Amino acid sequence: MFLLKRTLTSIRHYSTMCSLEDAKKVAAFKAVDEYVKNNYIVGVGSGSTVVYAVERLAERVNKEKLNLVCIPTSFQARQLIIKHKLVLGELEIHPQLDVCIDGADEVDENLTLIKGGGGCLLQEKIVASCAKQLIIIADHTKNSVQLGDKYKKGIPIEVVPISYVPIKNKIETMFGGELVLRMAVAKAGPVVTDNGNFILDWKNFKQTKDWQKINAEIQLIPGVVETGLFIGMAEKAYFGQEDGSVKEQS
Ligand SMILES: O=C(CO)[C@H](O)[C@H](O)COP(=O)(O)O
Repeated sequence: MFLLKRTLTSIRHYSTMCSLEDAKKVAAFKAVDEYVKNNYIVGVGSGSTVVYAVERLAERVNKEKLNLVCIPTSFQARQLIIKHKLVLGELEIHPQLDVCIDGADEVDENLTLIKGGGGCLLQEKIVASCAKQLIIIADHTKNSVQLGDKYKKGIPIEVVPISYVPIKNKIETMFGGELVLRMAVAKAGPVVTDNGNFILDWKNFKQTKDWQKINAEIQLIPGVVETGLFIGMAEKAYFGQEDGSVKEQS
């Protein structure tokens, strides 16, 4: 009897748990519903969570007849905008955005982010820097106290191809850890970004509260194009939870 009760409880518990995809979706939908208004210029981030945000943008444009212009942060984002028949814009015409909605690989307690798991960090940072508000959407696995607590693939750093070995050596000497050239999966050789650069993933870095200083020092190394550290940029993060609710952090 006791065993049967325990089994029933765990079945009930399981049935109320959401998949990671559901968690991404509820976060994305809530962010789009709360932050996107008529006549907005909207930055569209990259990654698997943003797919749901674009789905919701398209639903709202169709139902509410919203007039939006969408600025992509990557080739993927551009394709999503086109696929959903949203209005595609560019920074040359719309250098000021009302809001940018993007995913993240990790979000710490200060809303400092690791981004670039999908290799789109440079354009993501440019577009976010032009937006009045950067809103992050993610599942609960991205929500941590300190960077590196949860995301183990490292901090992405986009570099000019000829400089990857000197940059790797310099950062390892200056700050420790290990920088690994990101390799492509369906192509021989390294990942080449949308901007024709390489990505070094900085793994096993020391945890710190001083990301601002470290980031500034890394950005000064010749050949570094941009880092995946987004410091003081995000206004709010929405994390979809296992129970279908959404946790907000600001
Ligand atoms: O920074 C990114 C791409 O460069 C993505 O936002 C980040 O990797 C999160 O992606 P996902 O939503 O698939 O977890």
